[in-house]
Amino acid sequence: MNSESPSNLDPLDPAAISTNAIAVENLNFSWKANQVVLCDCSLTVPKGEFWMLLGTNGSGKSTLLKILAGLLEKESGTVEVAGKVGYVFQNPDHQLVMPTVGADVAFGLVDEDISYLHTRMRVERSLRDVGLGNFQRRPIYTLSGGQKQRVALAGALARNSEILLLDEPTALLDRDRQSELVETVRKLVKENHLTALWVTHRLDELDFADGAFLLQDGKVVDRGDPIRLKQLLKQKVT
Ligand SMILES: Nc1ncnc2c1ncn2[C@@H]1O[C@H](COP(=O)(O)OP(=O)(O)OP(=O)(O)O)[C@@H](O)[C@H]1O
Repeated sequence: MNSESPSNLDPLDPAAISTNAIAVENLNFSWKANQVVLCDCSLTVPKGEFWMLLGTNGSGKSTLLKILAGLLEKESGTVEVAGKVGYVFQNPDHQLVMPTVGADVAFGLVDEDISYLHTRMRVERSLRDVGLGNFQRRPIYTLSGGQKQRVALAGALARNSEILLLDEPTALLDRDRQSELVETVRKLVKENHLTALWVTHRLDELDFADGAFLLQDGKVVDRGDPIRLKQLLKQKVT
């Protein structure tokens, strides 16, 4: 990232809010008294970009994503999320609730005021977009982990989510399925002008990112060029 990147704008600057899908400033959160999970955490993710979030176990990555998704209340700070959020969990078995692929994706649309035909069109489109065009009638229990993650992703796309929050979506996948999923998400982000924030521990995934954040003790301690961060973190573990 160069110094003129939109991500380097002050997140409280109105210009930043219009160019960023996510703008977080001085966010604080703790689960219990005398514990700090997120501490003056600040970050911005530009619209239309695919950013990754790295950090050691317990550094606050999942907590941050849950606050961005509105699943948790922040304690203090500013959180701006400019668009509809879709969330993909690490374990798709915690997310998929219906017996078949098509029914599961359609289930996410029950709150939307759209016709049966429109629902079917959205389900078909989103399954096609994740490479599962022929899977509508397949029982969920017959799917691989990678296919289940794609169904979860299709659910987010069917709801016309503009911002995808993905919490270690490849943690349970083998290397081939991992590459397929990260490539699919990058393609979807770029083709549909979505924004994604992807939590990972796998450094090779940084090759697909537009930028990355490093979270440490609940604070963003480094951000920017994903390849620079990849080299930096590789040196730390070797
Ligand atoms: N539901 C919860 N109740 C109480 N404490 C929690 C809860 N969820 C997380 N924590 C604590 O908050 C801290 C941050 O957890 P979080 O899951 O956000 O970290 P993380 O960076 O996503 O870790 P990992 O890489 O292991 O998934 C940890 O100390 C964790 O034990």
